[in-house]
Amino acid sequence: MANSAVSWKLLDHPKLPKGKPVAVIVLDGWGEANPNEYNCIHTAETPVMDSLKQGAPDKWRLVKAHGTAVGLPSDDDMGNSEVGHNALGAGRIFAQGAKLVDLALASGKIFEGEGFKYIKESFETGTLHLIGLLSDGGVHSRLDQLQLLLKGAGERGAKRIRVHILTDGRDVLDGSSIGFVETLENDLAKLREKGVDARIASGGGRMYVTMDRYENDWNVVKRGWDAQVLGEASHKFSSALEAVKKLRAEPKANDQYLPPFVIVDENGKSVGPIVDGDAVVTLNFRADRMVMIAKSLEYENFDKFDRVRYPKIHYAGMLEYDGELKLPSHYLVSPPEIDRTSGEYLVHNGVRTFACSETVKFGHVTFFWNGNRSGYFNPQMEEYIEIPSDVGITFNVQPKMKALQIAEKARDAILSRKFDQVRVNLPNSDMVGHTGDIEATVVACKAADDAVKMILDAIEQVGGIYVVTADHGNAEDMVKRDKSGKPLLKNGNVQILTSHTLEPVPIAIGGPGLSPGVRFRKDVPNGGLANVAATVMNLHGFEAPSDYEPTLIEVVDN
Ligand SMILES: O=C(O)[C@@H](CO)OP(=O)(O)O
Ligand SMILES: [Mn+2]
Ligand SMILES: [Mn+2]
Repeated sequence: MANSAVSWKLLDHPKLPKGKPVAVIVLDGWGEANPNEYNCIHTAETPVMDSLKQGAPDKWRLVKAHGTAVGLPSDDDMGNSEVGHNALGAGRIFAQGAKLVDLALASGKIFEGEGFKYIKESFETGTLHLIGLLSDGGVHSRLDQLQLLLKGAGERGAKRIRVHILTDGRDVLDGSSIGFVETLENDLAKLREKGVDARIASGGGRMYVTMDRYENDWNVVKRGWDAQVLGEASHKFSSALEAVKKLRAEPKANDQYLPPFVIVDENGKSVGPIVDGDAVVTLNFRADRMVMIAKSLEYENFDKFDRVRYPKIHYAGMLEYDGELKLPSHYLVSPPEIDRTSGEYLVHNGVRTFACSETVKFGHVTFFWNGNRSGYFNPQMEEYIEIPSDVGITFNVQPKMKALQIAEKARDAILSRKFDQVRVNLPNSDMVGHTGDIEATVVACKAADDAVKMILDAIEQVGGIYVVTADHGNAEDMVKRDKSGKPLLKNGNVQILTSHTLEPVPIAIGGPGLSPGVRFRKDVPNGGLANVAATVMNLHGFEAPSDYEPTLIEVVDN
C-alpha cells in the first residue's frame, strides 16, 4: 500500500480513554529463565521487576521474542534487537532479512536482481570483495549465505574474489572464529580449483573493526577501511587462520575485539586492497551495523574520517540498510517492507512521542521501532534524544552505562506533560551480557531495574500508564547448554554464552492511569512482541488497525 493511500485515522477504543501518558520501557536483552547461577537477572537485586512479576497473570505475562514469532527463518533462531524492535513498533510479523536472503538464494533470484547485475559489471576486469560478519549466528549474517553467494559469483564469472572477514564471538561462542575461518578457507580452495582466484584479504573483530553503529565511534569503521580498502594494518599474516590464532594468543584478544589484520603475499604486499573498477558487497543483512560502512563506501562527499583513497567501485549491500536514506543505492535483496508502523499511526492521531536511549541503542527505539527508517514522522510531534555512550570500552567496565541518564530524561519528559508516549531502551542487560562477564552483568541488571523505578515513579506522579517489556533474552542465561539444559563442559569448564537466547520476555502493564478493568487476555497464549503495538495503541485510547497482531489486553467490567 502506498503511504498516500493509507487511512491514518485510528478508531477510538470503545472503553479506554485518551490522554494518559504512557511509558514504554524496553529492557534490552532481558529474558525469563529458571533461576540459577548463570541467570544474572535472578542473581541481581531487581525489586522493581520482581514486584511487576507479582502482577501475573493479569498484569504480567511472557511473550515470544525469537524465531518465527519475530519473522526469523526458524524457531532455532535467537531473537535480536532489530527483529525485536521491528515487531514491537510495527505490530505485525514481517519476514526479516535473514529469511528474505535465504529465499532469494534458494530460488536463485538474488543473481538475477539489479544489485547482482550491477556488481557483475566488475567481474571481467575487477575483483569482487565481500565484507561481513563470519559466523552462523544469524543475527547479522550467516555463513551458509556467504558460501552460496561465493559459489554463485564464481559460477557467474567472478574471476578474482577477496573476502574481508569480521570475526564474531558475540552471537556465537568466543573462539569459534577459528572453525569458521577453516570452513571458509575450504570453500575458497574449492573455488580456486575451479580457476577463481579467491582468498581472504583482511579481517578484524566485529566490535573493533567496521561494525560500529549509530555513529558511536567512526574509528571502528576507519580501522576496517584501512585494512579492507587501503590494505594497511599493523598486523600482517600470510593466512587468516594464522592471524586469528596468533591474535587470540597475543595480544590475547577475543573474537569480538581482534585487531585489524591484512593478509600479505611473499613480498609483504596486501593481497586484496579495494581499487578502482572493483565490486564490493557488504554481506550482512542486518542494517544497524552496516549503515556506517555503507556511507563510507557510497558517499562521494564524506568527512567522518580521512579515506586517503576513494576507489570508484560498484558497491551493493546484501540489503538496503536505510529505507529513508535509500542507502546503499544498490542491493542484492529487497528489505522487508515494514510500513504503517505504530509510531507513524500514533503521530497521525495526535500522540506526541518522546524516545530516548544512549547511542549504542538509540536507533533501536527510533530507527528499528519505525521500520528501519531514520528521522521523524513529524518533528512537531516527536522528540528523540540520544545520550552519548561511552566510547572505546567494553561495557563490563561500566556496567551501569547511561541507564540513570536515560531514566532521568524519561522522567523529565513525563513530568513535563509534553508527551503522550515516552519510550526508552535500557541497554544494560544486553550490552554487558554480551561481554560474558557474569559479575558485571549482575550489576548491569540492577542498574536497569533502578532506571525502571525512576520512570515508574514519574508515571505514578502524573497518573500515567507503563508498559515494561524487553526485546529478547540475554542476561538471564550466560552459559552454553546441552539439549537437556545442562551447562555444556569443554575441557572441564563451562562455556560462557555471550549471545542472545531463545527465551521469552516479560511484559508488564500498570500505573494509576490504567483503567481498572484492564488485564491480559487469556486467549493469546502464543503472543509475541508483535502483539505489543496493538496493546500500546489501546492504552493510548485507540483501536489498532485490523491487520495488526491482536492486542494482549482486554477490559472487563469490575
Ligand atoms: O550487538 C549486536 O549487534 C547484537 C548482537 O549481534 O545485539 P542486539 O541485537 O541486542 O543489538
Ligand atoms: Mn537487543
Ligand atoms: Mn544484543
